[in-house]
Amino acid sequence: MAINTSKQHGDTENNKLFTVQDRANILWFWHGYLKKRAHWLLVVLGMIIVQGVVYQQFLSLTESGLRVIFDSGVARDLIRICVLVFALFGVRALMSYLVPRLSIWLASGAVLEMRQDLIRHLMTLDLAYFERTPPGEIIMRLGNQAQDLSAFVGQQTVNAVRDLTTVVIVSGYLVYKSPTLFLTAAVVIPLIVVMLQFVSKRIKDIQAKAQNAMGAYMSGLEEMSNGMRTVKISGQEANERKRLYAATEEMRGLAIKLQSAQAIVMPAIDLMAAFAYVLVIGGGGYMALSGDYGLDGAGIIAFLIGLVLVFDPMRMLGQFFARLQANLVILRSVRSLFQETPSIRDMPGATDQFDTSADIVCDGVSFHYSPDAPLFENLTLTIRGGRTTAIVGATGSGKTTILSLLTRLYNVQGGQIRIGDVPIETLQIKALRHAFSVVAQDIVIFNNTIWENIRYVRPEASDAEIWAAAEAAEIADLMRARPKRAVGPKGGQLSGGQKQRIAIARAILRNAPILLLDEATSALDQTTEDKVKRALLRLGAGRTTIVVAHRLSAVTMADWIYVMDAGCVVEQGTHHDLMAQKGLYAGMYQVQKGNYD
Ligand SMILES: Nc1ncnc2c1ncn2[C@@H]1O[C@H](COP(=O)(O)OP(=O)(O)OP(=O)(O)O)[C@@H](O)[C@H]1O
Repeated sequence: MAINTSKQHGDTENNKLFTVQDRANILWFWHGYLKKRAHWLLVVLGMIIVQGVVYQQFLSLTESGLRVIFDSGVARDLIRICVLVFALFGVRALMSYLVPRLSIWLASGAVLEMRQDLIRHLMTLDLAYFERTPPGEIIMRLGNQAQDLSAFVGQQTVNAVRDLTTVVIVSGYLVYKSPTLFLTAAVVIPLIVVMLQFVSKRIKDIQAKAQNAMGAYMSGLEEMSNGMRTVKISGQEANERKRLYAATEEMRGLAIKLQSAQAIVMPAIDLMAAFAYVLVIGGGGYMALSGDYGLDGAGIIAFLIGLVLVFDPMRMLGQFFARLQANLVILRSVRSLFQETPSIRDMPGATDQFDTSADIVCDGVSFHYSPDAPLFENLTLTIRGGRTTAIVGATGSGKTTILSLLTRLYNVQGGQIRIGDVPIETLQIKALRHAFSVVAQDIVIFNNTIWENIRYVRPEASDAEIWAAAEAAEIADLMRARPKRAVGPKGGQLSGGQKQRIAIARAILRNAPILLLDEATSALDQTTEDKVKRALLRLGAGRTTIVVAHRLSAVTMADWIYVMDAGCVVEQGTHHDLMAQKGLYAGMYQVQKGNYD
């Protein structure tokens, strides 16, 4: 019963032109981005009022002109009226030029600020947000939707204010001329409101679906373009084409539905306007003929022209309300990104002071990516400062996750990680991450030159430092060979080993006190690996180094080795200790050695 009541309430709420949420979103946009521009908005409003007054004056002059024609017949008066009407429309034209210029400047400024806030906010969000949100959705919010809002606020809303002002001013004049006739015409207004309410919910529903479809389409495009190698090798072009065709067809269907829902508004208002005209011609004609109402033929004609001047902007207002519904959905979607809050942030009083060469201790750490699949429960291990520690073990056993927890890409859910005596939650995130050089498994390469890709981790580095890092990582020759050529999106024009060497050069250039190497040399040939390893050894000398590797031959020199299995440390010791234990490690080592022999 309670559910029914709340559902009914939700439906009634959705049927409204503005739901509580819509009102909150509009207020948010007003307070955040428009209020500070209120003085300029007043200037625009002033100009818009001038435009409305022009129409009212035009009506008044038309009535005088008609009287001149019907009654006095003085040509000079008629010429004076014509000149005045022309001058009035000249003023309106000037306003029509200035209003959009000023309003676009204001709206684009407001949306620019909102977009920059969105970008700033996005940068604060947890890695987990990006791992669960399709990129298409993010691109859509920051790209299309922000653009749509800019156009809507800048042009359509200002036009609507102009139309509303015209309606109010001209209606006021018509009320003054004949309240009875005006009330007769006004019977259609409640009908217009009911019709707008009827289409409002439909438009909102379709716009929400259209948005989802657009997000899915963009994500699909992104996936297809990133995965083109797999698409081609597995001969899935036709399926990809079908998938994207289906998405475009869905978008087309929704666009047509949206236009159809919006298109009802104009003809409906036209019909109602016609009804009002008929009432005024009939009622007004009767009033003029009876002579008891102080209205003559010129008055009735001027009144009718006035009605046309009211109904034309009213049609536009109707259309505006239909578009407003769609834009309210867009505003809701854009604002929802601000409602995502980061869970990983600096705690009050976070410090940037800690001993980067101290031991790193995971003390009873528990962690899961999703509650139904716990990964670590009470994981305890120590990484000795200034030494090399290796973490090995089966795929999926949690090795990379440990590195993510150390750098606070994720927060532990139980237990504590300390560097020295300092829990990492009490450190400023920036300072903590600054202490790490990372060669990760998923190397991110930007579509820029190799030089810029290396420099990315330390933009202030000198040319000599970048060359030295590139030489040590064995990528300098390639850098010389293609000094100005970008490496393609996601480094698509490079081999896996070349990307890995760029990542190693970055780590060398960054020169941070703690080095994390996650399968850092797995894609290199033996000769290159030997050279790069020597460079990494030099880099790692005296620094805390954590090596994650599947190839156990890569970790035999480590000072300590942890062997992981399903989120637990199952063995630990030096290579010799572990070989002597003849356990999991020794078994894996023998198998791998056998494979190489
Ligand atoms: N971002 C994520 N969201 C949800 N689950 C994840 C995420 N990253 C990893 N996992 C899961 O957590 C577990 C541990 O993953 P992790 O990458 O730490 O393993 P690993 O030991 O480094 O594996 P590999 O040797 O294959 O690199 C795996 O079961 C994996 O599916």
